[in-house]
Amino acid sequence: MRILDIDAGNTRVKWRYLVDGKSHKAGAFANDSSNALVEMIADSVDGAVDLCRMASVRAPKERESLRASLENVFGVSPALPDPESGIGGVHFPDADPCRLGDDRWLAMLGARKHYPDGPVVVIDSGTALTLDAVDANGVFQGGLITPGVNTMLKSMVDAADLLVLPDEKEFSRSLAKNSVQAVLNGALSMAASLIEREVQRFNSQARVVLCGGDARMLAEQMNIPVEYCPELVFEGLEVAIPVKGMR
Ligand SMILES: Nc1ncnc2c1ncn2[C@@H]1O[C@H](COP(=O)(O)OP(=O)(O)O)[C@@H](O)[C@H]1O
Ligand SMILES: CC(C)(COP(=O)(O)O)[C@@H](O)C(=O)NCCC(=O)O
Ligand SMILES: [K+]
Repeated sequence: MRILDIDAGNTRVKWRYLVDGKSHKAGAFANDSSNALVEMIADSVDGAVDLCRMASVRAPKERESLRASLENVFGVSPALPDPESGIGGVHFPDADPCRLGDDRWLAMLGARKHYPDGPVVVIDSGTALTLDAVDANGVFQGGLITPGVNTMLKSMVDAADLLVLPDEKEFSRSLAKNSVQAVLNGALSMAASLIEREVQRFNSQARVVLCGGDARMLAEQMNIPVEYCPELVFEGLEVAIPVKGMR
């Protein structure tokens, strides 16, 4: 069975292609037209698709356009995860998962697969940085949304007359002696310190799992134990839209 999984965020569309349950190819494309994106995926995949699963936090119009392009190019309509039918080991007693964003509730499902018995704090560090807590019983405790590291940088570049060149993007948590480095380090420190602070709510007992485009960089800079799990949203899709005989 050949499966194409899609995770459409605000900055990038991430995808992976599984053949008989094993990851065959994967990639990410930054914003482009839906057709162009799907053509690029088709070129990379170079094979047929029996099942497509799609998570999206794009506006409904863009989601629909991506859905239509996938159907045109691969001949299959993507299955959309529905928290009503597949919620795995996470419970949302006072929250409507439909209103959290697919990437958030799916990442929690994925994280719960890694840690089914303890509290877990799930960080998705992309356009936004989302922090969501699930207790040891799998009950969603709530979350926070802040600008992601790059969104913080962009807002500083827009608001002040600062130029941050792509090859200057070396982040660290030390105090900086020039403005550009201070902005970079400030954004990183905001994100990292927030996570360290919020984990204290669980007496530092919770596992902390990180996904999203900035997760690897962020994980390297944390002063608490964290785990880099880049595929959390895809792992959530596996729970929400299971395939018989597979993981
Ligand atoms: N090749 C890349 N293109 C764009 N952003 C990248 C790339 N590599 C890392 N990033 C970082 O990843 C972030 C986007 O992460 P991602 O999880 O894809 O976001 P979203 O889910 O919001 O689309 C960017 O803001 C940037 O800081
Ligand atoms: C918080 C988010 C913007 C994060 O998006 P991302 O950084 O992954 O692009 C997204 O999960 C979202 O739009 N959530 C809210 C969904 C809603 O209000 O229905
Ligand atoms: K995010």
